[in-house]
Amino acid sequence: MTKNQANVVMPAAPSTDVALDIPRTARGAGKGPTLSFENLSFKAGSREILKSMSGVIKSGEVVAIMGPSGAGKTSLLNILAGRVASDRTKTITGRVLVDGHEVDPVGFRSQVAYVMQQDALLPFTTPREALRFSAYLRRPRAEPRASKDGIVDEMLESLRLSTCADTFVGNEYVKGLSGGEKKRTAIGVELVTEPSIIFLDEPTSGLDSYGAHSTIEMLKDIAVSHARLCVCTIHQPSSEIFALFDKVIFVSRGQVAYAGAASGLHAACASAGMPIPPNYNPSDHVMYKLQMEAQEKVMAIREANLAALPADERPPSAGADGGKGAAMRAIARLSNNALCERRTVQAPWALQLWLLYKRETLNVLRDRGGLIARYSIPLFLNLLNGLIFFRAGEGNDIATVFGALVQIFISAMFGSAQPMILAFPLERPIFLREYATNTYSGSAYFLSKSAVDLPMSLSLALMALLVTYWLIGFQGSFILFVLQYWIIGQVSVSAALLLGSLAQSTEVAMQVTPLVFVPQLLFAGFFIKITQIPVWLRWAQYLCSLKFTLNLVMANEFGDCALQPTERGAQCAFFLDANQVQLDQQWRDAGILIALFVGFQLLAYLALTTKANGNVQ
Ligand SMILES: Nc1ncnc2c1ncn2[C@@H]1O[C@H](COP(=O)(O)OP(=O)(O)OP(=O)(O)O)[C@@H](O)[C@H]1O
Repeated sequence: MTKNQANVVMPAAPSTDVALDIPRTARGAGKGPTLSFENLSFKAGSREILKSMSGVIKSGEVVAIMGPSGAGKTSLLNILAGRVASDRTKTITGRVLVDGHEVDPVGFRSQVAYVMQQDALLPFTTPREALRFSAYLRRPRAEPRASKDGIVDEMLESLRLSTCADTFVGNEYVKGLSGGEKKRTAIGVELVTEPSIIFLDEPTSGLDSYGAHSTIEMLKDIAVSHARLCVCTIHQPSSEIFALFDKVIFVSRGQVAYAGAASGLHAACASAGMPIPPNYNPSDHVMYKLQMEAQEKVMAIREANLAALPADERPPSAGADGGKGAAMRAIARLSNNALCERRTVQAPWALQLWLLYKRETLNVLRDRGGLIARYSIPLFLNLLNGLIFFRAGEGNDIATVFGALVQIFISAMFGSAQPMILAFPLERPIFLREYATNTYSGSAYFLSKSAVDLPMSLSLALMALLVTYWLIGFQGSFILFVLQYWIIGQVSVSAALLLGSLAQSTEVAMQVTPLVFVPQLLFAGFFIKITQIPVWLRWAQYLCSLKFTLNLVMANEFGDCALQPTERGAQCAFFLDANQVQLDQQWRDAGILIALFVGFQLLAYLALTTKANGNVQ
């Protein structure tokens, strides 16, 4: 690959400070930022993960953070990128500076680019759509759409994505982009905002040697030709990739073992008595030494390098207390700096809602397999129910009608929740990334999801009842059954959304699902009357949508029948009584269901936005 092939055409950062919102006078006209960190420490509980780290990264540089597994590379990157904040369990101290001005990384994280290790992209979106979504929502409001489209096209060209610009990203079921194309798309989504500072967590993981080399070469082009600075973590770079880095930071057991020019590593290692053998990969040699040698010996590499550092890159004097104590200040307390102002969401709320709605709709409709499963499984199950309980509603055997109703509405509850439980944990990192970068507001995101899901679940309810209502011969109102099927589906989807918001992965969400849905059967009233459940446990019934839906369903099917002076009427009255259904409490039951829907949605909103506002990892 020639240099020209990898050359990335990025428009210069506009004077309106689209990039990092730092006054041009502070930054120096035409010059990119310098990022430095001084005496940075990170404690989780009593464990010291990072110890008094210092380093300087200048614009135009591509810097690799390397070190053994567990050394603290990701922690350092995440702190610099504002993805980890101090809280009850974590303490971060030290200083992060941009052009000599102290900043709060959490405050300015919406102004820097952060490319996560896993490519958090929707499977049924294309690179062009992903970049446009980012550009429309994150570039300045006043910029015309045609200009944003132009920048996206340039970016696709530069990232060598033009040939696959309209191919789906794909997932394990649908073949889409290659690993390298996915990675370049994830990088493009961030670069389209023209950030001055770019953080990347393992940008070469999962790529072959050519893909890894061209990715780093591309970053180097961006850094050099557009005065950006790129910081990435990386595992085992080849000698060719290592040679592309301007600077390297080796981390050993939470301390900086070397921070300086990649070219200076040979001299520092030689001075420390650990020369790099000729024709040997320098990073492999240092990584080996970091793991095999005692920490004091390893730190000799750093000491050997200190004298070679330019004056403006020397770490601040640690002071008599070893750099701890008075010299350190809690970062959280430094947020009153003008440079730390969080960039607000650029696009108007209506545009956020519209673009999110459009993206969600396309992703649902394009997922043919998911869509077919979502409709065909309830269709099959309801057809089965209809055939098994065929004409049961027209006879006097009310126990069988009751059985049919319970079966249909339990299926509705589980069937509605399952797609959300499977899909949402995969979408969660995408929300966290986009919300953390102020791409849109949480309210627009939640409303757009509901706007897509509500009509879909209504059509599912209609389909299910069209099949079962006449096959079974129910006597209650068809419309009310459809609405009841719809509302239990919606409450279940909201509960699943909450589970998906809290769970880190689909597996965890699946494992805790029975904990949320199985107790619903116990509180529904047909295994045991609520009045027979211990008093101190009865409150839990108010979290169970199945119970209140069945109250409404039974009132609909048996309410009129119970008034008739016939054997059928007596049976209807018996079932209403046995399940403690009060016909005059239907508005209360409906109100509880609506409250559950709203409550679960709000909790999911809070869980996600709290996570996004705090630590985004
Ligand atoms: N929030 C946290 N709470 C507790 N321990 C943490 C936390 N964050 C990181 N650690 C611990 O700090 C150490 C360094 O973690 P980090 O992820 O930074 O390592 P790393 O060098 O990136 O490793 P790897 O290459 O394996 O990803 C690990 O032992 C990790 O378990």
